[in-house]
Amino acid sequence: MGRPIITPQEMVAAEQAVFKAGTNSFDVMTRAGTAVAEFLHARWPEGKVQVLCGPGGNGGDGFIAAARLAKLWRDVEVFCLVEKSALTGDAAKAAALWEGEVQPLEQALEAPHAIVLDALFGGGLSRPLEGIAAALAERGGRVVSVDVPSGIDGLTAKPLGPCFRAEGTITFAGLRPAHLLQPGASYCGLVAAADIGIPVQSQAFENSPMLWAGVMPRPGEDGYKHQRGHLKVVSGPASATGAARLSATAGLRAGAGLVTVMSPPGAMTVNASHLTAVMLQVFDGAGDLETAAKQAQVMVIGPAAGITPATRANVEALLKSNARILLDADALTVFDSAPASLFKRLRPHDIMTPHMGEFKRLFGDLADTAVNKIEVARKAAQTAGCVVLLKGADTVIAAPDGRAIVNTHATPWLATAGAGDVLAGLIAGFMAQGMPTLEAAAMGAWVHGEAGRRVGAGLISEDLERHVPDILSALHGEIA
Ligand SMILES: NC(=O)C1=CN([C@@H]2O[C@H](COP(=O)(O)OP(=O)(O)OC[C@H]3O[C@@H](n4cnc5c(N)ncnc54)[C@H](OP(=O)(O)O)[C@@H]3O)[C@@H](O)[C@H]2O)[C@@H](O)CC1
Ligand SMILES: [K+]
Repeated sequence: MGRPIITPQEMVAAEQAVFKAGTNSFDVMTRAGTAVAEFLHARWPEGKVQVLCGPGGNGGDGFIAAARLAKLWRDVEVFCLVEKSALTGDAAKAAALWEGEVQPLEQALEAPHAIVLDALFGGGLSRPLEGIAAALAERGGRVVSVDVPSGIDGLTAKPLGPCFRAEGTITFAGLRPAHLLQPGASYCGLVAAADIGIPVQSQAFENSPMLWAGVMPRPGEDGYKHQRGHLKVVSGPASATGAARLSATAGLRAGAGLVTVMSPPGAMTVNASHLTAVMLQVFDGAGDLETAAKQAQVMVIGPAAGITPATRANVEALLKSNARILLDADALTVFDSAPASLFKRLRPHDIMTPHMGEFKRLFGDLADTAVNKIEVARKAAQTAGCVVLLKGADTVIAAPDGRAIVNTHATPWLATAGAGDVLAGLIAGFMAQGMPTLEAAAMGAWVHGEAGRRVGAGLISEDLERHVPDILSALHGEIA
């Protein structure tokens, strides 16, 4: 299914439910601490381990991990923020398993070590690190963190103040928002989620082919192009046609049976001179687009469409049709003074794909008031009444019904002109073949990120589509 995302508060509730049903909480902590030791030992197999334990459950995991690492013949030293005698509950039981010395945390600062196990605080932290904990966070070095890097708020994904920066983080049951959303994710390094016997339920998932492989479009053995859907992309004026062509070609690569660029009369020549498999059709005003949409499964409008009253009229006309609509860029910006008039027209199967700048123009301070980016996208999807894909290093895709998918399968090299147009085309191409909108968006984001990774440094948007056939072949289990 892909890894579920739960908040630290939902994790506590899931734990309480399991404990209430009779599971011993110390058994669960033992599984957690053992998973921590195995994670560290498998990936950082050499050198002295400095274990830093906090006063609560996170520290408890640290003591259990320390005892386990010692059994694996690792050289381990343990330091604790409080006296061992001051620990209570499961943390005290965990500390009792550690037979070696427990030194005051102050002494960790100068103690020689190769790797630090940060078991100071978990993701439910309510106030910034201070004193010796803050000094240790700022010391740097090689760190593996338990649950989240101490100092990061697991829910908001923001540092509360000084925080550890880990090479690896091991958490439990599912991921927390901080493991995927920025800036928290950049402090986590490699993230593993161990199964410790706590079942969790969530409507939010990390993007993975497992989420949508079951609904991936695939042409039938006896299929023909009209069965694979018709996608139409609205072009800008003569001086701004490239964006629509990037979307159109990506849509064709994604597998749409037919793709047409809808061109204003003045841009016909330039579009015609650049198109081969993609078809070309003229439109002169919103009425023509509304008519054209009757012969399309999906319409894309926005890439370089122009911030003009005509673009706004075109969007309104398209939203009267039965085709699903993908709105991007200028098609969103033209509604910045009257977003409600757009929202009332959108349907749950439509999608908008804003970056944060376009998002803020439509949704105002929602981006600053919601607790994290998952909630930002969810609230936007509910407000707009359509699927919202909010771009970034952490792209969040949310549906009006509350489902959300976070895509981090990408590369910073994708931050370049035209990459968003390719993304729009991929998503629309999958939608044209009948894929549900949320899943098409998730698949589009994943394939786009994978293509970006394959190109790497020097990426320009024209490079992306060439990698799509190999990626799709691999996803379909065919030799690429
Ligand atoms: N529950 C379970 O069964 C399982 C839990 N597991 C593990 O438990 C972890 C959660 O445990 P937890 O709830 O005890 O939280 P944790 O962060 O360890 O400590 C909180 C303590 O720190 C204190 N404190 C906070 N901020 C501070 C500051 N800046 N400076 C100083 N002190 C500060 C805070 O004080 P308070 O805010 O209450 O005054 C409180 O006393 C979780 O991350 C996972 O690793 C796993 O074993 C799986 C099973
Ligand atoms: K930690």
